[in-house]
Amino acid sequence: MTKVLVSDPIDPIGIDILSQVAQVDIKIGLPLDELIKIIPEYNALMIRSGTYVTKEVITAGSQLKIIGRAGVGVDNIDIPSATRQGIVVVNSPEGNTIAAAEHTLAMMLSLSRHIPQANQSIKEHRWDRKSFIGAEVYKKTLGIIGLGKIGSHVANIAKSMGMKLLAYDPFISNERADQLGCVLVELELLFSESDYITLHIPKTPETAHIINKKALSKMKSTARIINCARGGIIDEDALAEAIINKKIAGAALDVFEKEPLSNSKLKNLDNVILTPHLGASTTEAQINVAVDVAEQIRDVLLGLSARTAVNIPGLVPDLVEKIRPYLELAETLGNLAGQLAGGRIEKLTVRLQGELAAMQSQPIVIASIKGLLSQALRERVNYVNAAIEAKERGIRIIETRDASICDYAASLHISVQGSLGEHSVTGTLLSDGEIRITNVDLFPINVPPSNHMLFTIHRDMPGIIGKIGSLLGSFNVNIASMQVGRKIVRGDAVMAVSLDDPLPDSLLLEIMKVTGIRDAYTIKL
Ligand SMILES: NC(=O)c1ccc[n+]([C@@H]2O[C@H](COP(=O)([O-])OP(=O)(O)OC[C@H]3O[C@@H](n4cnc5c(N)ncnc54)[C@H](O)[C@@H]3O)[C@@H](O)[C@H]2O)c1
Ligand SMILES: O=C(O)CC[C@@H](O)C(=O)O
Repeated sequence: MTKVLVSDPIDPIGIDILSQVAQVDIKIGLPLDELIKIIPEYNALMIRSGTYVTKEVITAGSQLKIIGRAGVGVDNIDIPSATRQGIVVVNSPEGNTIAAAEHTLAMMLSLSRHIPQANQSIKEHRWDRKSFIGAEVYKKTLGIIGLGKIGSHVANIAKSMGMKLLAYDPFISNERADQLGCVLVELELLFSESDYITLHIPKTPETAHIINKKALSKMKSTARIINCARGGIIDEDALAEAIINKKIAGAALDVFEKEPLSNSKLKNLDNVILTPHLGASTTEAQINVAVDVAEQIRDVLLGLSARTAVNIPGLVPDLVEKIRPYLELAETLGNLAGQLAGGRIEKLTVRLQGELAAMQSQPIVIASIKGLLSQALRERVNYVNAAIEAKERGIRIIETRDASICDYAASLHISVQGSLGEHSVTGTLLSDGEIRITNVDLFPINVPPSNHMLFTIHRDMPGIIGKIGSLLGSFNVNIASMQVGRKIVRGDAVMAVSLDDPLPDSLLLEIMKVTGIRDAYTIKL
């Protein structure tokens, strides 16, 4: 029975989707040791930001195929460990963009109009109007750090409120910033010019404590900071000191270095607004992320691919459908070439030919590696860990393209160099999506792959095909189809035989003894 563990609160619609294919256990707030104890039973884990999926959890999760993060940030998952173990990690990159952007704007306006403090005062039976004189955001400067999905949506709304926009994001072009009405500037200038500073970046070694004592010292004394991105990108102690010493005017924080926030000076400061990581907490966003991630978990458990896997390089959602048939072609050819080469594999060369040369190559290369390693590693190799497994085995991967090769509209050529020699195969897809092997060791053929195959390299001479046919018959191995390809008459040729039954090793030895046979290979695809 396939089992999914849901360890954070997820919208029920996600649970319904998972229940279509698995037994779903919902266990919220598990201590780490308890999670480690029960995770070996599960094939999938679905979380939000409350569960820390550490290396220990992943190592214990020997049956895990997929970890789904119902949200954007995957910093609570040890991705390298998951990748190493071949576990797909998926998220919902867009499901909560609007929610997080709107929370940011709510925080900015709450800061400028003291809404939480005024609300508190009236509930404490005071009618105090003079303590809560606010500031307009109109014509003020908003500095946006990180102009990705959430930063862009914040920019759009802030612009319509009449704010001037500065942005810092080293990975965004001037054109994109222009479109959003933002002026790209260096951090120093953003710090010194902004009335409000909002952060929309992931937490990485580069962004950790990007707002620190030095950065705070450059800001206006009227500046206010909003962080609805990730804890740890602000040095919380330095921020508290800056507010206490009136170096800046205030801050609104939704995320914290350590969550839940326990003892913190920030809790005692009037001009600090704190929310408990609520950026994504809208009904709409929770439905979006639950559906997004549950559907991907369901698909992966059914053996299909994930749309937004964060640890399968290059497999972006729009590409998956278009490229899927070629992934199967690449896997088949990688597997075939690997078996022909045998021995210790040293180098894999993948050449995208004809129209395929224009496609994104990375997933095709990974599929070829997966095929290549599948005989040795079986189900332990997948799209997630194939590249690492190849690297660890010292296999050199070379990728080339040649749009001018157009025997077929699009084809893939794979050659494998191993300790026993070099072999190459080419294949294409027919209009109905069927795979055809069109070339083996540069001999032209045209055969579909099948579970059991025999390939021979032999001298093109009368009688040889008959002898192989008789030998197969004498071992009761049934031939499904047979094709011979040659470059010159009576030179060398290749024979590809599809078989209904596995070919015993003893039969292969008999085939090798036939006069004119140079090499023979049994292949399982
Ligand atoms: N509070 C919440 O509940 C909540 C909800 C959703 C997302 N988030 C967080 O918000 C953040 C932004 O999410 P997003 O969906 O916009 O992500 P995104 O990937 O679309 O955008 C991130 C942007 O940060 C930029 N960036 C990366 N490193 C940078 C650096 N060193 N300096 C400046 N810019 C840098 C990238 O170029 C990118 O444009 C993430 O940390 C995400 O986890 C929080
Ligand atoms: O799970 C949540 O509510 C937070 C999600 C948010 O931090 C994210 O990165 O998507």
